[in-house]
Amino acid sequence: MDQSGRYADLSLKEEDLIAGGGHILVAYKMKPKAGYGYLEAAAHLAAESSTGTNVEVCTTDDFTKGVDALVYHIDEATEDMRIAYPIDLFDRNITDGRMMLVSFLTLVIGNNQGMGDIEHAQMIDFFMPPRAIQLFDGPAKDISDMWRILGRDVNNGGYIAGTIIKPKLGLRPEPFAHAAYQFWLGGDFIKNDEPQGNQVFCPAKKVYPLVYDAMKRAQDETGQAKLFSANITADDHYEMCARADFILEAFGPDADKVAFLVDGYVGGPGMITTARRQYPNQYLHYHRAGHGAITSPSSKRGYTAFVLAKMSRLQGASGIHVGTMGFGKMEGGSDDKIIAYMIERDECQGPVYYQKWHGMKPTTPIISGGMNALRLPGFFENLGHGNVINTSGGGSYGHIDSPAAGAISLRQSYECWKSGADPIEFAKEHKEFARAFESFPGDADKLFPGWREKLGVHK
Ligand SMILES: O=C(COP(=O)(O)O)[C@H](O)[C@H](O)COP(=O)(O)O
Ligand SMILES: [Mg+2]
Repeated sequence: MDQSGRYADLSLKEEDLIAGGGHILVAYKMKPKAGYGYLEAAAHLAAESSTGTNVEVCTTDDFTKGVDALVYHIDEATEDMRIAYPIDLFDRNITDGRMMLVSFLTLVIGNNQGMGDIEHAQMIDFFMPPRAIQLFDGPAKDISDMWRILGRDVNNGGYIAGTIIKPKLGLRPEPFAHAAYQFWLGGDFIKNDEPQGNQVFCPAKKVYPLVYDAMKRAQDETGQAKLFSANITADDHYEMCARADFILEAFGPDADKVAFLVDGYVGGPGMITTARRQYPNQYLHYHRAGHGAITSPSSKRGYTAFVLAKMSRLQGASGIHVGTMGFGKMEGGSDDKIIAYMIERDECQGPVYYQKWHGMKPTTPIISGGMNALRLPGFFENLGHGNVINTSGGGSYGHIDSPAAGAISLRQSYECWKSGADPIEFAKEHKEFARAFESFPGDADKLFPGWREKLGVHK
């Protein structure tokens, strides 16, 4: 059945839809299965994603038609399809009238992912009108809270040098806390690796008091504040809260230095929102492990890493991993800087839509995955700034001198880039940075050919 008479209106203008403020707009790359007309398939997708199904139903009335999603733009050659969803289609909380991300996902990227007449449909951007920005939680805490704790300028506090406890799993409580202590002697921020939580060989109730003890000793020794991002991910929200409450109690007067890490892609929006609402005083760290199943550049379905990050700001993530933009070990390219800009700025041009955030707090880009002091200068140059949290696991614990030296090498790398210095010249004056060349010789050969002669290393 061709539903384009009802679920498509190609005369609608995007600027009018944006000015009207009554619609959420979603841009997809869509291809129908062979034998289906483009507009017909697009209209069916809009029907399935809003009020309709594959046939007319006798229960539809005139009101229903007012909340139909409408295809307003198609370009078969580029596979571009854009749909306007009336804001009233989306579910609101009964407790406080707010919008919820689950409802957004269920409609705009729900059933339409398995339709028989659609070859693929991938969400590449979306636009939220001001009313929707008002109705989503947004972050409670942001990077300025971290900078304040670290005693830095709260508007431009710079690079936060972080790590991930490595090995990923397999440390018992004492060596775990020792690994944390060693890094904190040089760095600012430590996160649990995403699967670390409450393994039988490293129970939460045993390890967190030891980690806090390590934090206190590192703070005493360095005279600086230290930050820890603790993984509270759990299937059951009560379990998640039990972990969070225990951790806050364990860190006592330093609980403000604790962030909560939630595996938000595998755990889902409910887990993020529970953390956001139950613990608005803690920085909420969104780890996105698993997202590659749908956001990989090789995928033609689901949504992109850009869309994931943009949604995380609506939900209230204080920070989210955004990859390394081609400079680390995970998939990604230099163009991914648009992901960082969209989540940290108050307005920004995305791949399709210009989004204004109307003062919603920013979400920090968290840079992670195969990074080290040698790869960072190129990364900062591409991004254009260093106001990020970076967690380098291998880059710290893989430094040949010590995790503290690894941490210092990261900070020196930022200072090198910020001052515009030549990395080789800078290395001559900065020992930990210089030793990063010897620690990661494969990267050094690739990024700084001739470094051995210039730094006088003959191994
Ligand atoms: O443990 C790490 C990185 O460890 P290392 O620094 O040792 O590589 C992170 O979980 C992933 O890289 C996340 O990836 P992303 O940030 O792309 O989501
Ligand atoms: Mg990890």
